[in-house]
Amino acid sequence: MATTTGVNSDLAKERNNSTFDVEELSNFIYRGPEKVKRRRYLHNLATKDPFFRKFKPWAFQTREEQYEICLQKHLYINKKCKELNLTEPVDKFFYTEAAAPHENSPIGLHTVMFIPTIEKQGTEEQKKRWLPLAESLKMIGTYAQTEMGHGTFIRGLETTATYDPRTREFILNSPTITSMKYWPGNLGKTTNHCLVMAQLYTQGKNCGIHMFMVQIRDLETHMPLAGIEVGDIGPKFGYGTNDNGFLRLSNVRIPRENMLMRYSKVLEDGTYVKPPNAKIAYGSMVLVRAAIVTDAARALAQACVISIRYSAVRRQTEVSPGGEEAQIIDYQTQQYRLFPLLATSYAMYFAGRFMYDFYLKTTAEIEGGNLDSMPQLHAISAGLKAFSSWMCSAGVETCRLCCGGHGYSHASGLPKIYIDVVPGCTYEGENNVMMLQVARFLMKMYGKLQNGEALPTFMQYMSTDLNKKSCMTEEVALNCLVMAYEHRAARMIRDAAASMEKLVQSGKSPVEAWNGSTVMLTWAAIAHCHAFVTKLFVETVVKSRMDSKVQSALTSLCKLYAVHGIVENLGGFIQDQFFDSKQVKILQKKLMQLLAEIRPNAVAFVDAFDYPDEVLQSCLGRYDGQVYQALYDYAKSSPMNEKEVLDSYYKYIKPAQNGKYQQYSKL
Ligand SMILES: CCCCCCCC/C=C\CCCCCCCCCCCCCCCC(=O)SCCNC(=O)CCNC(=O)[C@H](O)C(C)(C)COP(=O)(O)OP(=O)(O)OC[C@H]1O[C@@H](n2cnc3c(N)ncnc32)[C@H](O)[C@@H]1OP(=O)(O)O
Ligand SMILES: Cc1cc2nc3c(=O)[nH]c(=O)nc-3n(C[C@H](O)[C@H](O)[C@H](O)COP(=O)(O)OP(=O)(O)OC[C@H]3O[C@@H](n4cnc5c(N)ncnc54)[C@H](O)[C@@H]3O)c2cc1C
Repeated sequence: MATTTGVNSDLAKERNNSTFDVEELSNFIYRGPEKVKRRRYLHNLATKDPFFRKFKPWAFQTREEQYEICLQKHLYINKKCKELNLTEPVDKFFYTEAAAPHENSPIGLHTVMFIPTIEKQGTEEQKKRWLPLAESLKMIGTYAQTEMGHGTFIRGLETTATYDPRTREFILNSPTITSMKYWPGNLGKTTNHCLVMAQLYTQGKNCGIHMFMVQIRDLETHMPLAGIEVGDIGPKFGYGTNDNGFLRLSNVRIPRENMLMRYSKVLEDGTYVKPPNAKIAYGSMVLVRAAIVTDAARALAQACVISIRYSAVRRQTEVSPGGEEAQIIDYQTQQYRLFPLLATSYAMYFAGRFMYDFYLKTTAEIEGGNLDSMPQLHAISAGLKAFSSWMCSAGVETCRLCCGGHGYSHASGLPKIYIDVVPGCTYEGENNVMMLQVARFLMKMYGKLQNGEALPTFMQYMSTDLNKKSCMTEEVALNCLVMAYEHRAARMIRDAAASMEKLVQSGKSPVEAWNGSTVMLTWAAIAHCHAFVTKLFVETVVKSRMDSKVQSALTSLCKLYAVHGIVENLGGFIQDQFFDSKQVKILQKKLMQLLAEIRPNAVAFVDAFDYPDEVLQSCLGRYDGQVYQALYDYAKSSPMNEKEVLDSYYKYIKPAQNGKYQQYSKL
């Protein structure tokens, strides 16, 4: 019988049975005890602040309330960050994730893209002019790039900015319905400015897409300015807290100084000055792609906390007649669905950590004038963004399904996590398109390999001998696993290149050959990302200093990640007989062994993520495991239960019971 107070006894047992100290693992995940302490301090500041607790739960709010409440929370977060002098992005991130978990900010784009774009693409003078206004929220802005007709193909954007040398102004126009800006976050009702991506025309020539600062609303009345039509695009799959918007521009004049001119310029007479690399204007997208990796990992980690704790508490079905019902976590099928996701959440966390460091290092080089690493940064960020958002979105959904009926309720917290993470597959570059960008890079690398040119370190695996067979033995060594992933990726890259070559030889143009090979190219890009993430996970557990018990447990988890990925994608690993059937059996057996090995540590692994209940906002994922009382309290708090008999009973049910349907004929 489950108790209704204290920690659920099954969960308490799980915690006693783990083989390592949870605190040691938290220290490793968050890069040391001091950082764990700091993170807890920031979480506490938010979760203990009565301001955030005064609102009704998100799932009981109307769309308008979702927007309004979330806006209040984020403006308060903004104020508190200033008061508390939280200037580091990591500090703001931890404070915010606890203050408004999975509630997308109505001023989020202002922080995540508007300010960074000014910082990175603006001249010193522009930064001086706009940043203080943006910091004080006098200017609230967004990143308005996508149009109704074009999101992916940004060179095809239709919005125009035509330079008029007589007045030294740009004239902005949305010439067609499809050219209307559509989707930008916070655009509909919140922002008074936006950075508009538009085709620049000067001296009668099109110079490609560039960024322009456009004021769209009056700073006092907040009314749209002349020539501006702006509004909210309506309800979506999620993101109800966010006023994604539309914007139509009709002959809107802005001063020449409003074009972001750090790299490209239009001189007073209309002369155009090119940037050192046209893609430098895509920098803000790269920043957000890099951030999405950590964001996706966090979503899957939280979903794993909820579903694994719940699986330890939930009992269902007598295993032997008349016996005790088993904890559902003891069913091998439950373990097979959840533990690889647990492993994936760690893999993605480490990938996010890597991505963040790599982004900072490479952008520092770019800022210093060295653009050599831009293609690598683009390929890695596009690939990891797509791979992580795909894996984590699908993983969150599986976690939800693993919670049975209760997973379908907002009480589980899982639907909210899902609708927050899944747009990451679309925004900031649709995932298939991002994978094709990776493939483009891989094909270039393949060309270099053919020409005997040097490859960057992370691509050197491509020169592997594809006739070699796997070194896998019963031990299932980590290095053999990494080699398997690299072998598969190298072969798929070669096969995609061969497919293109064959099409060209058959008389197709290079573009046709590319289009005729995009499925194979995407396979190759995914295989490359899978190899990259696996290798990173292996290197993290093998090379990092950590407590030995933690290392041993984490090694099993890492092995599970790698073995499961092979077993689930077996075709790609045996296509060229890299593994023989004996080795396949070894891997399948190992997979089952690893599930059993991880079983005693499953709860400890999720506890180590150290998410307080206030952040999880889940009746099923509570630290104390008192899920049933929590579900009952949640149901009782539903506004549907405020009245014993609803008005609709008198209005509709009762008359129907009496055979009266007149009210419908009025419609
Ligand atoms: C362990 C845990 C620790 C925890 C620590 C926590 C710390 C965290 C701290 C901070 C984290 C903060 C987290 C915050 C979380 C926030 C996340 C979520 C925020 C959500 C906000 C939502 C925002 C959504 C906004 C948007 O969607 S904006 C719109 C985005 N749009 C797109 O992305 C469009 C996609 N399309 C394109 O990018 C391009 O059109 C294209 C597909 C790339 C093609 O471009 P184009 O046509 O110009 O290319 P081509 O002419 O064909 O040329 C291709 C060549 O160009 C090169 N290229 C392309 N792009 C780039 C680039 N960006 N950089 C460099 N080079 C580029 C390409 O490689 C080709 O080169 P070539 O040599 O082959 O020719
Ligand atoms: C929640 C949310 C927030 C957003 N916020 C912003 C924002 O703040 N600012 C902003 O500017 N935009 C924003 N967007 C827009 C977003 O960036 C775009 O939706 C995204 O870039 C995808 O473009 P699209 O919608 O045009 O998709 P499409 O390109 O029309 O994609 C449709 C399908 O076509 C396929 N496809 C397209 N091109 C190719 C190709 N070349 N090769 C193969 N397949 C292809 C895709 O894979 C996809 O399956 C947001 C979107 C969402 C959902």
